Amino acid sequence: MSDKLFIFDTTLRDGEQSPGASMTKEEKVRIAKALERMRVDVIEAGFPIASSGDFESVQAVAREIKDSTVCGLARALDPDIDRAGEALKPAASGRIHTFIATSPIHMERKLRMSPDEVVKQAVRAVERARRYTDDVEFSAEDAGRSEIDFLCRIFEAVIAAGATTINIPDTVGYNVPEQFGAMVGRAIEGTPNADKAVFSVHCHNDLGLAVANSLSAVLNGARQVECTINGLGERAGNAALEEVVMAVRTRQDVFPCETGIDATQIVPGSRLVAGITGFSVQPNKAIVGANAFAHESGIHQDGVLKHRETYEIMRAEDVGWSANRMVLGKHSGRNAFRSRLQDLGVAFASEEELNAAFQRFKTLADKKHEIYDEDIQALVTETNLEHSVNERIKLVSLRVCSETGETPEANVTLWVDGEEKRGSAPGGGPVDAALKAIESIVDSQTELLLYSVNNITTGTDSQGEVTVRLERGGRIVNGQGADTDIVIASAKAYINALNKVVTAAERGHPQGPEL
Ligand SMILES: CC(=O)SCCNC(=O)CCNC(=O)[C@H](O)C(C)(C)COP(=O)(O)OP(=O)(O)OC[C@H]1O[C@@H](n2cnc3c(N)ncnc32)[C@H](O)[C@@H]1OP(=O)(O)O
Ligand SMILES: CC(C)C(=O)C(=O)O
Repeated sequence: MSDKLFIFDTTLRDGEQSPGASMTKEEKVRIAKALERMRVDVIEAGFPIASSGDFESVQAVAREIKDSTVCGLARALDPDIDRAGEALKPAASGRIHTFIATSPIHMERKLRMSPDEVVKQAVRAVERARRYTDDVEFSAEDAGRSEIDFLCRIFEAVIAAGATTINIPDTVGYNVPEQFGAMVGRAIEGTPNADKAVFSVHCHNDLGLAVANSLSAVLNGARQVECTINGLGERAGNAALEEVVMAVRTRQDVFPCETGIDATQIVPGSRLVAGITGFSVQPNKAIVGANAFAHESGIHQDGVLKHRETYEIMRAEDVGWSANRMVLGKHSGRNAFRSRLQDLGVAFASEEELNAAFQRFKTLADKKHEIYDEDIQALVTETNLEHSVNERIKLVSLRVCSETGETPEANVTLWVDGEEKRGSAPGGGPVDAALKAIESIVDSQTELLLYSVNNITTGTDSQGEVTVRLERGGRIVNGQGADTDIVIASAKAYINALNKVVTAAERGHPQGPEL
């Protein structure tokens, strides 16, 4: 049977140490509940001595959370430990996490204490914490730059004093995987009473190695990993929970342990943390980035469509995404294009028609980053209408009055099937008035899905290119129009789209407008 790997989340404590990521008590409780749903084993909710706000947050989380252990951080000082013990009183299961630095540089230059004094203070802190709870964690801060014999000495002493978890932090992100893993292995081996505690690691990401170091430690006997959602944390952050959990789960052939995490809660949790902290997730971030399960390249799309595992080592749904995403863009191929058309219920009479639509799609993709379903639907209609749009409606003239404080009014003259027709309408703005004036003549019963304007050139005399997207009876068309006068460009685009709707109707689409 595989060992349990405990997941200790410190988003609310170390994560909050990211400059700019402070959270309110209510926000911390919301995140803690998300972590509980994820079935995180330990939630480090804060550092109670740091402020009354932090104390109250730890207390509130302790009150609300029932299924995960709630932890509070404390220096190896009596007042810190008492404050943490007090904050954790309401917890169904509470842990005090006390720490003191063990590296020569920290002991000499920061604490100004001798190694003997550090051991004595660590033991005293653990003993005091045990007055409040049986669940006491001891961290050797800057263990990554500490001497192994000293680590073994202090670990033996604190375990004897009652520590049940021993944490080995790479506080400054200095370690590299092979060496860190070996160090953790030696620490476990060299601590005579190591079997009485769970060994843990807490890695920082200064060299981008936090997850790799944590996993290397797991391979060398660590059975708790401290991590944060989205890798939030002091400086470059901590090991990302989602990466650690999914690496262990995906590579069960490598790791001799399993977490109890409900991975489907990972993406919702990531979004919640990003939303609350304002630290957005980069699109190419593993597991939780928007592109983590997106495929745009034709060769990859083709492979995934034929057999998902050709290019996916995890299932998007397993970490809380709705499904993998085929992004249609300029790198996509015919197979992905055909598959999307099938999803949209579009069938082509011949391979030639499909090829023509695909060529149009590639031309569009050169101009646009991502192609949406509506773009494809419009493109398909246009492929069917190629070279044959019947210009039954033509713009003869357009006049729009627009004045400060007055409602704009448009007067339009159109040729409709060779007959001159006039219309007028007020509108919310000059473009709105112009399109309403056109509708007062044609009554197309279409729905406007999109209106967008781009400058073709720069400067106030530049041409504006307007795109109008209309829908009628399930058929979608795009109309384009260009002019230095943006209102006229809009009218041209609208009429262009209407002519496509009419032509589509003539081609046997029964709902086409009678003009
Ligand atoms: C690696 C980590 O992430 S550790 C956690 C880091 N997080 C934080 O520091 C956030 C919260 N911190 C705070 O709010 C404050 O720093 C407090 C409340 C903890 C302490 O504030 P102050 O009393 O004003 O002390 P200050 O922060 O200036 O200095 C830290 C003091 O603690 C001492 N100290 C640091 N770590 C420890 C420790 N683990 N055990 C005992 N003493 C320690 C330092 O030597 C220094 O002592 P000195 O004042 O005698 O020189
Ligand atoms: C308190 C300890 C675990 C810590 O945050 C660190 O060393 O980075």
